[in-house]
Amino acid sequence: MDIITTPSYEALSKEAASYVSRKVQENPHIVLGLATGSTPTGMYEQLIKNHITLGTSYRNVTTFNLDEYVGMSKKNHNSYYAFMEKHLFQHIDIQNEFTFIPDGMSDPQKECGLYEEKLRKHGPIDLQILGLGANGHIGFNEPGTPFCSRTHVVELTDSTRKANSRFFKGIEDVPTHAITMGIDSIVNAKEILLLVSGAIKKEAFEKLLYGDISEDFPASILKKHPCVKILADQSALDTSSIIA
Ligand SMILES: O=P(O)(O)OC[C@H]1O[C@](O)(CO)[C@@H](O)[C@@H]1O
Repeated sequence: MDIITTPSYEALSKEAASYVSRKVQENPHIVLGLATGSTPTGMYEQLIKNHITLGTSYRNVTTFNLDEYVGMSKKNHNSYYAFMEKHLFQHIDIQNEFTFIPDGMSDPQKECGLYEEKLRKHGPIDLQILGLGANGHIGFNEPGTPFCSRTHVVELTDSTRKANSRFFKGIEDVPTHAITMGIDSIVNAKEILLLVSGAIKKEAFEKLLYGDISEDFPASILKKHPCVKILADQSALDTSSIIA
């Protein structure tokens, strides 16, 4: 794993965006895997700036999002569909038919099968962007998820629902289930860019760097992937683990 540390979240976001923009310019037909959550929002902001100032075009780009809440309509502002529209898609020249996000309102099991078909048809993903859950989850793959999992329905842990309740009125409004790309669907990407930001991720980041590869800590699978780049900001670094 190639690890780069940045002094701040702003620097991390700029670094991530220039990396992604460069990849899009090198391969205009790139297939990107996209993440939601707080971590990548700064990167999306910068990608929009790069689209405007450098003319980075997304006309021929295909995207796959990691996950969506079960029972969440696209119109709900907490859906990941709405998140992507707000933070990226409505600001760039991407074509709607090439942006794939699981449909939270479809029959969940059928939707998982359909999503896998789409991944087979339009994939593989060239560059997968990931955030890191405080419990080591990637996508919505909670601890204990088999490494061989493909797109599936997951019951969210209380800790994840609590963490995400900051976007809702309260934890009781956070959906109990989600559709997520599985761990095997994620690591099938040719390259992975993991973004780690904030003191709340310190413990998880340390576990990723120094812990064992185990299904109890889903992100640990990344150690087996041949092409992983990690961008971490200073606040995510434990003072006891200095990385050059
Ligand atoms: O960036 P955040 O908000 O800390 O979230 C970390 C991870 O948790 C999720 O939002 C799911 O809870 C992932 O999609 C994300 O990568």
